[in-house]
Amino acid sequence: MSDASDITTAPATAPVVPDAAVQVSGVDKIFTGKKKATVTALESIDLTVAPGEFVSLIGPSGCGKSTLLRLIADLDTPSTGTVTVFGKTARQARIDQEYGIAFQQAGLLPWRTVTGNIELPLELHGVGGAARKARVSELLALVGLSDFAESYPDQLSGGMQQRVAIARALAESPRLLLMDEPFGALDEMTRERMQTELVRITGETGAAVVFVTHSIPEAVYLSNRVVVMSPRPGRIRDVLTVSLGTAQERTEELRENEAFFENVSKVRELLHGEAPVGIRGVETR
Ligand SMILES: Nc1ncnc2c1ncn2[C@@H]1O[C@H](COP(=O)(O)OP(=O)(O)OP(=O)(O)O)[C@@H](O)[C@H]1O
Repeated sequence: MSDASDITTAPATAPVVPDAAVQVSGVDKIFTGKKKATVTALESIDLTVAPGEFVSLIGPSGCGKSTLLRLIADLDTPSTGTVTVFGKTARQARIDQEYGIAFQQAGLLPWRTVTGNIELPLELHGVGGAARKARVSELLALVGLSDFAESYPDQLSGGMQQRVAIARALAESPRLLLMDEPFGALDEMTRERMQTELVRITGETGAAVVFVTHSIPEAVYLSNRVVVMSPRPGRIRDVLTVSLGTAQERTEELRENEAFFENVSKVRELLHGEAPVGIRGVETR
């Protein structure tokens, strides 16, 4: 376990890793709205995520967190610059299913059972029945839902639905997970449980994660690095390396640990850089 002296800030661009999970280089994103008015959502974004690394994006509402995640997922394209995922263009990585996605709404199909939802990506990619059954059974165990295989989404709590969504995102054993506030709609206790589960799951699978959140403690608890963004135009203000140990060491007790609080304070200070109090859209709890 580390102490507060491990808190360091690092340049936004990590050393170039040839097999980086994500490499964002010189990216701007400009939206053109009505009457040709433009919004510079992102400016000069450089970010590298290493394989197996957990990176959170945090910043005030409108600073471009979701836009950055959408560019990585090839749900939109940069105005300038490049995005690569495991050395492939974002488009090719999407075609090759290099990542799983989970958003704030679980987005489950209500007419399919838990099993039916989790196996959907496997079905779409022609995985045979027996292999699907075996994989779903592994995933159900991983997210602690083995007893709910035949339940329907409306028979599950919000936290259980999110676990199904995470299992679905993990179905094809992606090396990368892209998550946009996946726990934002959950109550605080469930949210903390889900965070603990996500740390355990990513520790077990070795997947890299890019995770958008409004919660400073959530970002600190989960991450190897926290990327702090500033708005208008959305830029990377700073990157905090969080040295709170391996996934196995990130237990519930960590939340009461002094080093944890030190890191929370540090992120808060970085966020408040220019505005001392009350940044809209960032939770300090
Ligand atoms: N499709 C779009 N067309 C025009 N402007 C957009 C579009 N998508 C996002 N924007 C603008 O880009 C900026 C960044 O939006 P984005 O949703 O990425 O921010 P965010 O940091 O994820 O916000 P929040 O924390 O509130 O979810 C905002 O000013 C937003 O209005």
